[in-house]
Amino acid sequence: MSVIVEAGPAGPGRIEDPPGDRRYLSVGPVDLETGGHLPDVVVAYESWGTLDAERSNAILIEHALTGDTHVVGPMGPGHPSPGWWEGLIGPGRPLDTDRFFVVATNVLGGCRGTTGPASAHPDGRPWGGRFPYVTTRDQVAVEALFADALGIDRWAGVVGGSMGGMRVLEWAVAFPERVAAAVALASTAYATADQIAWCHPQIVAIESDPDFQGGDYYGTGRAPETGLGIARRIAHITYRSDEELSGRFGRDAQTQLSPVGEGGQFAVESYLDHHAGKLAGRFDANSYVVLTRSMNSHDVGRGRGSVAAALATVTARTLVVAIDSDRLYPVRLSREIAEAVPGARLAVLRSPHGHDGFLLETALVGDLLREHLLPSGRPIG
Ligand SMILES: CC(=O)SCCNC(=O)CCNC(=O)[C@H](O)C(C)(C)COP(=O)(O)OP(=O)(O)OC[C@H]1O[C@@H](n2cnc3c(N)ncnc32)[C@H](O)[C@@H]1OP(=O)(O)O
Ligand SMILES: N[C@@H](CCO)C(=O)O
Repeated sequence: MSVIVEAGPAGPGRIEDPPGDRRYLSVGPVDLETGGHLPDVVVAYESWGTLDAERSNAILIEHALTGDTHVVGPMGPGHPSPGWWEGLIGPGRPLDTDRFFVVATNVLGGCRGTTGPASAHPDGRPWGGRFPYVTTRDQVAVEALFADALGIDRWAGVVGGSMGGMRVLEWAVAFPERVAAAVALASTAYATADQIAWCHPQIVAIESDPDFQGGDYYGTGRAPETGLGIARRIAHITYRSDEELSGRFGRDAQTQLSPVGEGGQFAVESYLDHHAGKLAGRFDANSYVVLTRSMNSHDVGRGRGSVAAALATVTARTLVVAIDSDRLYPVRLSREIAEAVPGARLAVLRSPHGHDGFLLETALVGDLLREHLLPSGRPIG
């Protein structure tokens, strides 16, 4: 099995290690929205900058589906990839560590240190297929416990894209008094039927892989890498635009053989295969399923009257960022958020990269973050 899964240690950790390194904090037992119970949740995180005496300069970065705490920084032990928002954190950077304490947590259910399916169940074996259903609200509830443990009553900003943007919005709705500024990129206030539909064959691909073994594949020497790879191929198409894929690959052949000849392969097929293999080598299939289901659960309006009613309670200075070529989280979903949140602003980025534009257009994203997160930023209303 080549999947790299890091399950964090049990027990408390504190902000005492070198900046940028992953650390762990136990937030204790957590009761989940749909009735599950996790007896001891550990949150993995990285941080940059210094928390001020008032604990008022903290910015929380929320990663997307297969991201993690490594927002910036080189590859290295525990970091199979360089930072996914390289250049955005540091002195004088858009997330300016001369001013802000920037912290990124790994999401509940993930596979980079926070409690997830690969973590130990109280019986000592991995949770595996027993890992409970977690919702976006559960994930944010855990992050609120994490903030409590750090003594952060109110975030100067909560920022994230895609699945991370879901948590940003849930934070702003569930804890309006705890979020001064919010930035949700390429995201939505609720998972749409189209998004849930795209997720469905991905989950089926993983769960029908014979190596999935009901989710209890840890230690068997087999993992559902084929299913996870199929899921990534499907997902990756939705993350990029027709314009980009068609312009970049056209009808090019990958191999010497013609794409229409026997054994030939289109370049775009090879590209998807490459991304499938990369993800299968760095991500846990159980986490992929758990997190995909958590995205499907996302609906800030559930039990709160309606999506619009929930968003109307937000008091954070809110910036909503959409990518004009995003076919998975189309601009209309960001517009819905901006129209419902009091005083919110909508920025639509022009990019050929589709949904992944929030990861790739770092210069544009950085400018927006720099401007919006200044404490003197535009007040709501
Ligand atoms: C720490 C961790 O575990 S992960 C943290 C980082 N990752 C994340 O957070 C997830 C978010 N990232 C992603 O989803 C994506 O990887 C992105 C958005 C970063 C990819 O963006 P891009 O830079 O545009 O990469 P792109 O889609 O062009 O793919 C480039 C890769 O495809 C390969 N490629 C390009 N064309 C082809 C082809 N025809 N055949 C095969 N491979 C190809 C390139 O060689 C390159 O390989 P490499 O990444 O192994 O160097
Ligand atoms: N490329 C992103 C897409 C999800 O928003 C990821 O893998 O996390």
